[in-house]
Amino acid sequence: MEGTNNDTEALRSLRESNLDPSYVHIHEIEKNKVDLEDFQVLFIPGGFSAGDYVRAGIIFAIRLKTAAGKKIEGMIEQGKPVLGTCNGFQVLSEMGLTSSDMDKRELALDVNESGKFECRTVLVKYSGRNKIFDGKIPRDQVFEIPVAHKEGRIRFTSESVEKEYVENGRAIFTYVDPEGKISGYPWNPNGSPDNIAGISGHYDNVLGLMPHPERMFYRYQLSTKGKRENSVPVGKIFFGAISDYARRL
Ligand SMILES: NC(=O)CC[C@H](N)C(=O)O
Repeated sequence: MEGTNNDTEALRSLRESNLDPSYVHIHEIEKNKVDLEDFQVLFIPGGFSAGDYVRAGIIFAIRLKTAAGKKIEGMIEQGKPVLGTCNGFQVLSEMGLTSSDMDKRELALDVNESGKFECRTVLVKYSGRNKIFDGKIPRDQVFEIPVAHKEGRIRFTSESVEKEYVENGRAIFTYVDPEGKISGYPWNPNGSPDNIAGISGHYDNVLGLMPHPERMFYRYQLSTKGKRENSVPVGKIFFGAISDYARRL
C-alpha cells in the first residue's frame, strides 16, 4: 500500500528462489480483484505504510484484517508461509497473526530503546526450532543483515509469553556480536528482550523479522569484510528454505 518499500527486493528474492510471485496492492484485495487463497506464500514488505501514522503498521493491519483477515488465517492454518519483514512484521503483529487467534495479542513493536531510527548492518544467528529452516540455516554462523527501523523493540504481553517464545524456539533470529554472543547496543539495535530479531508465531509458518533478508540476497550486498571472509548472504538461504517448503505444500 502507500508507503510500502522493499517490495522490489522481496519480489526478486522470491523469484530467484524459484517461486512465481506477483505484486498485490491492498486495493486489489479490498475490491476482491485478487484472491489470496490462490497463493502459497504471503509476504508483507517493509516501509512506512500510511506514513507510520498512529503506530507503525496499524493502518495497514486494520485494512488487511478487514479485507482478508479470515483468508489469511486460512492460509496460516493450511501451513502456508505468511511472513513480514520490518513494517511487514509490524503489520503481522498488529493483526495478531503471531498468536493462536487474531483477537489475542502476544507482542507489539515499540520505539527503539535508543529513540532513533537505526539504519545499518547488524549481525544475527539462527536460533529457532522451525520446520522451514531447521537443517537449512546453520546455527553456528553469524550473518550480516540490514536493519532500518524506529519501532523494532519487541514487547511481549508478559514475561511468561516471552519465556514461551524463547523456550519453544520461536525466537528464530537473535542479534549477536562478531563473536556470535548476545550483546547490548549497538549489536542489539532496538533493545528487544533476549536480543530477538525475528520470531515465528503460534503456527511456525508465520514469520516476523525486523531485519531485511530481502536486502541481503546477493554476495555484492555483503560488506567488504563479509566478502573477504566468504560470508553467505542470509536472504538467499532464508528464501531458498521458504521456497523448498512452499513447493512441497
Ligand atoms: N524499513 C521499515 O520497514 C521501517 C519500519 C517502520 N516504518 C519503522 O520505522 O519502524
